[in-house]
Amino acid sequence: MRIRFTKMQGAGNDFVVLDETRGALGLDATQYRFLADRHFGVGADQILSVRPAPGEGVDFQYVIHNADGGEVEQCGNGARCFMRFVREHGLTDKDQVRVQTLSGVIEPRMGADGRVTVDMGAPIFEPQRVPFDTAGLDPQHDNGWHTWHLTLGTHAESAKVSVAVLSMGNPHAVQIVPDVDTAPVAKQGPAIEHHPRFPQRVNAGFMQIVDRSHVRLRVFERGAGETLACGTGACAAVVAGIRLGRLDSRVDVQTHGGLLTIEWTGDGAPVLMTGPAVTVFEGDIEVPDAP
Ligand SMILES: N[C@@H](CCC[C@H](N)C(=O)O)C(=O)O
Repeated sequence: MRIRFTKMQGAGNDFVVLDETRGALGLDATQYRFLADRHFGVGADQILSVRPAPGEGVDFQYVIHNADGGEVEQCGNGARCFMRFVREHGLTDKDQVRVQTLSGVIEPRMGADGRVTVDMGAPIFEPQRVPFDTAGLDPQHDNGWHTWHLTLGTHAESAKVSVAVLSMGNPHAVQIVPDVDTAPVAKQGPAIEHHPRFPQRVNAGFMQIVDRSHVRLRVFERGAGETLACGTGACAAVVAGIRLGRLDSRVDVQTHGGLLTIEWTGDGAPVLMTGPAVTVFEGDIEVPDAP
């Protein structure tokens, strides 16, 4: 099957975007993996499918697959690219749309400066809704909130990390590190992603606090490995930092791929994420038939 695609990036987190508004392409996990493959396919951290509204009150549906082929609930950098895509392809002339995702409705809005702001909804803190299994674990109380000690690996090789756990529609475990450049992302990332306390796996964030309104962040993403930026990871890290009393309500997040601005005024309020969304190129590709 030959399909048309658009390659996009948001702060270096890159996507293959598919227009499925006139009918679903019916791709399976092996075909999503093929599109994401940087040697044999197009190359991307996630595949984003733009689909028609599933019902009243929303403009579109947004379906996200990680590079490993698994469907996921949310993708922040992708949401900004989604907005630019529907505008550039004439699928809407609105400046702001309501989009149904697997984890709820988000609202991206085009800014006059070309950046996109997304209302990502309110963060979720209840461990069972992350999901995060806390059986037999004691929270480490810290400034009115808490973190959790996780043991990674076994025996002599084991390490203990302290993580804040929350969901932005998708699961995140965030640790505060002294320096992101030396943080053990490649070693600890996979161990945190697959830690048995996260039954649906987890995105692992490493945040360096520069001052109350600036952080540096690296994220080892579930199903994609370390990416140049993770939008929901930036939201989760800033929310964790605010709840732990270390950050103000508006924070610039420097990632390896670009700058994101995150705003959150506290419990129950939605998280606002602002950043770039760029079209890289468009093309056609022959996708091998599903086995
Ligand atoms: N890159 C994304 C997050 C994509 C999904 C994530 N890997 C997961 O499995 O939850 C972002 O910008 O938020």
